Amino acid sequence: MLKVDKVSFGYTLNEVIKNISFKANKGDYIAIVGESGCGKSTLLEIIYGLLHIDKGAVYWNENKLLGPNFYLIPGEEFMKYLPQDFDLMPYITVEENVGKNISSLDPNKQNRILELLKVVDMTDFLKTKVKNLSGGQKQRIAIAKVLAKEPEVLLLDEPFSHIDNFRKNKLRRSLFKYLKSKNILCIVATHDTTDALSFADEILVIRNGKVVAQGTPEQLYNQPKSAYVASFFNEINELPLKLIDSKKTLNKTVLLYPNEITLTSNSNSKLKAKVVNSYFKGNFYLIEAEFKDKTIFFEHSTKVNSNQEVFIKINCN
Ligand SMILES: Nc1ncnc2c1ncn2[C@@H]1O[C@H](COP(=O)(O)OP(=O)(O)OP(=O)(O)O)[C@@H](O)[C@H]1O
Repeated sequence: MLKVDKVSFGYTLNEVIKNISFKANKGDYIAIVGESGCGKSTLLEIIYGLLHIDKGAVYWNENKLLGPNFYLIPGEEFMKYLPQDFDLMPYITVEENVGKNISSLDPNKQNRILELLKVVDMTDFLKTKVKNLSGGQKQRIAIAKVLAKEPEVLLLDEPFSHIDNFRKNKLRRSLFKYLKSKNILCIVATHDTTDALSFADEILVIRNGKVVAQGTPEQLYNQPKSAYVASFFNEINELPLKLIDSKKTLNKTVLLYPNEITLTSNSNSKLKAKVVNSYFKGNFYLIEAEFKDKTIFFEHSTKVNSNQEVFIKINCN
């Protein structure tokens, strides 16, 4: 088990990681999400042992990890870390790059290289020099390379940022299935909603260096603690309760996803909005509208003309 215990860290006197604690088991996939600059990469680097911490500690199976002041070459042996600027050797082939992390004495070396290239769908590029690959192809080889040593813990920073949408879903399915089958704990810093929502066992939401929410994707999506948490998953409407129910006097706000607001033909509805724009989303349109001096978003099956006045209904408890 990995235990991050009350860890704080600052590059300067200002702390950018503030008292973070969480636990994760072998085979888990933990997604770390949050706005740019909130501390995701820093947290991965602390766990891997690249940054020295004075406050708190990281444990692996009850053993305290010693950090960069102890090792000549920082980074724990049983972990692999893939930073955003993945580094590969450009003048050697894909096969040689991935093979660098597999012992030459391993009789199964060639099969392992092929198995890993299959996970990232790059078997056709075995003999290609890395310098001749595209950015997305390089990223897939970098993923295969960090898997080659069979780490117990894998730390990935934005692992699919260069991968096109045509391939991303297939790659995600293939990679996370492989990691589960090998019982590898994987911690991913990501801006991508699908990475977290559809695949993670647990999500940690970070803001200004602090964990502001933690739970399964279902828990965080269905009961978001704040607009910040909900806005990672979707557009979010944060509306004063008084605006949607005049009987309510409390100074409370409600969080509504766009699918919790619908159009109604009932002109008795007191909830009148004026459409600003319709955005095609494939199987629905996301409608932007003005509602009592606020901008709201809701879903509708067809496009609605700009400036049209409409009545809306709230579909939540
Ligand atoms: N080497 C460094 N020296 C000083 N400050 C740093 C250094 N690296 C990061 N920071 C600062 O620490 C804070 C956290 O940065 P970090 O890279 O961890 O954020 P992030 O959540 O990973 O961002 P992004 O999503 O943009 O990659 C930021 O304010 C950043 O400017």
